[in-house]
Amino acid sequence: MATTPEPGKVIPWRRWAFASLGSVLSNFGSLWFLLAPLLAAYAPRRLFKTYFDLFLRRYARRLLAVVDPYVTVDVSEPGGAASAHYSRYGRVTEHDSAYEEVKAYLSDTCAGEARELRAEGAPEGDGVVISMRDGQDVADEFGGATVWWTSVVRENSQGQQRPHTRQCQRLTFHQRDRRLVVDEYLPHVRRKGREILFSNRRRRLYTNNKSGESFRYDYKAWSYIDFDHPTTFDTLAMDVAKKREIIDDLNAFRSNREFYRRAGKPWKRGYLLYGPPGTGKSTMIAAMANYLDYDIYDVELTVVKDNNDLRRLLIETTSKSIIVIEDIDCSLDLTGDRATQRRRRHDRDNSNTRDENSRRDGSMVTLSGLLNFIDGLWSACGGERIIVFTTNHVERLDEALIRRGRMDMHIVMSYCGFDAFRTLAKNYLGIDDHALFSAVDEILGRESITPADVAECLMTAKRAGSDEPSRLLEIVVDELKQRVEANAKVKAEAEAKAEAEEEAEAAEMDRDDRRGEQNGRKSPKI
Ligand SMILES: Nc1ncnc2c1ncn2[C@@H]1O[C@H](COP(=O)(O)OP(=O)(O)OP(=O)(O)O)[C@@H](O)[C@H]1O
Ligand SMILES: [Mg+2]
Repeated sequence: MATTPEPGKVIPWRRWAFASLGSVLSNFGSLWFLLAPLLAAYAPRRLFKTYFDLFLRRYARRLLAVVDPYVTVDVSEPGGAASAHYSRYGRVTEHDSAYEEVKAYLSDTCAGEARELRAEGAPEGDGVVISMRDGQDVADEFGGATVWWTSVVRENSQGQQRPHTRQCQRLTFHQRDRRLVVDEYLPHVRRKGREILFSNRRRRLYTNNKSGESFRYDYKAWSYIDFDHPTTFDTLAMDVAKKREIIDDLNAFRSNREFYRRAGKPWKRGYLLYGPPGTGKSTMIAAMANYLDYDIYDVELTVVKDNNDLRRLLIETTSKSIIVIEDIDCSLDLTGDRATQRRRRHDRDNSNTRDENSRRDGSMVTLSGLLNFIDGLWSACGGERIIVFTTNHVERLDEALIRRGRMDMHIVMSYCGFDAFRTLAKNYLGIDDHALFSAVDEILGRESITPADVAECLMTAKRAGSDEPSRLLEIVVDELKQRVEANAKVKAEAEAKAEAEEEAEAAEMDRDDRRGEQNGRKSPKI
C-alpha cells in the first residue's frame, strides 16, 4: 500500500524514497508474478551462465588456485575471430608471428622429446617443419623453472555460424614462476623461434630500384632474388691466419649483442675490402653472408637520386643483413680513371665544398650523405647489420669514409699466395697436396697472380678431363706461366696508354690555364 505523508508532518526523505519505491514495486508485483515463470522457462541457461561467470567462476578460481597452482597460457594460431582470450589465469594477446615463433622454438628445442609428431612443408624451400601432434606435451627448463607445452585444438564457435578450430600451443607453469615466464621465458622463446625461422628461410639478395620511380603506386625500394651462392669460408682462397681473424671478428660481432647494448653502440660493423680486381672481394661478401645467415642488400649508388632516398633505402633494410656498396670509389665520384681523376682534381681547385665534389651525374648522393647513411640514421635502426665497402683503389677514398668506427676492419684482398692456391686446388681438382705444388709456389712467390686467374688455370686443367693429379698440375703450371706472360703484356700496354693519356690531359690543362690567365689579364679591373 502506498504511504502518503500526513498533511503538516515532515517525514525524513530517505523513508519517503523507500516508501515510494515500495509502492511502485507493489503496483508491478502482479506483472513480475507473470513474467517470472516465462523468464525461468526461456532463459535459465543464460541466467545460470551469467551467474556462473560472475560469481561461481571467480570463487572457483580462487578455490582452484589453492589446490591447483598451475597457470596456462595459450598462444593461438592467428586468423581467428578472437584476438585475445583468457585461459584460466593467463591472458594471451594474439600476435601474428608469435604462434609461428613458438612452433619453431618447440620444433627445434623440445620436439625431440615428443613421440608423435607432425610434418608440414616449410613456407620456403623443400624442407619440412616438424611439430608436435595435438595432445602431445613436452617439458622445458628455464632459469630453474620447469614449464610444459601442449599442442591443443581449440574450438571457437562463439558468435559464429560454423564453429572453426584453431591450433594453439598451451604453456603450463607454476604460479610462482609467473614473472619469470612472462618477462623472460616467453620473450626468449620468441627470440629463439625467430632465429630458427630466419635460418630456415632462404637468404635473399636485394638490389635497390631506381629511386626516380618512387611516384609509382607499386614502387618498392628493393627487389630481391633468392641468394644461392655456394661460397663458404672453406672454399674462400686466402691466407689461413687472415681468414681465421675475419671469422673470429664475425663471431665476436654476432655474439656481442649485450655488449653493444651496454656500451651504447649501435649493433653494426663495417668492413672495407680492398685489393686488385679478381682477388675475391665479392666472393668474400658471399662467404660472410653464408656464414652469418644474413641477407645481402647490394646498394647501387648511381641509381639513388639523393641523400634522402639513400636514407629511405636504409630504413627499409631488415636486421641480420649485410649492406654492400661495391666499388665505392666509382660510385661516389671520388675517383674514376686516372685521366678523369686529374680533371676532377683540377675542377676541385675551382670549387671548395666536399659535397659538390662528391656529386655524380644523375645521382645527387654526396659523401656527407653517405657518412650519415653509415652512422647517423644507422644508429637509430638498431638491429644487427654489417656494412661492406669494396674498392680497387683504397688510396682514393676519403679518410672520413673509412676511418675506424665507420669501417672497423680493413681487409686487404691480395694476390694468390700458397694457402690460397691449396684451397683452390682442393676446390677445383680435389687435390690436397702434391710434389708439383712447390713449382706453383715458386711461380706465385715470384709473380702477382690473382686468385681469379689461378681459378681459370685450374678450370683449364679440369677441362682436360684427366684423373691423374700430376698431369692436372702440369697443365696448371703451364697455364700459370702463360698467364704471367699475358698479364705482363697487358700491363705494359695499359701503362703506356695511361701515360699517353696523362700527357695529353696535362697538355690540355696547361692550355686551359694559359687561356684563363690571358682572359684574366684582359678582363678590366673593377
Ligand atoms: N679468394 C678467392 N677465393 C675463391 N675464389 C676466388 C677468390 N678470388 C677470386 N675468386 C674467383 O674469381 C672470381 C672473381 O672474384 P671476385 O668477383 O670475388 O673478385 P673481386 O675482388 O670482387 O673483383 P672486382 O674487384 O673486379 O669486383 C670469383 O667468381 C671466384 O671464382
Ligand atoms: Mg667484385
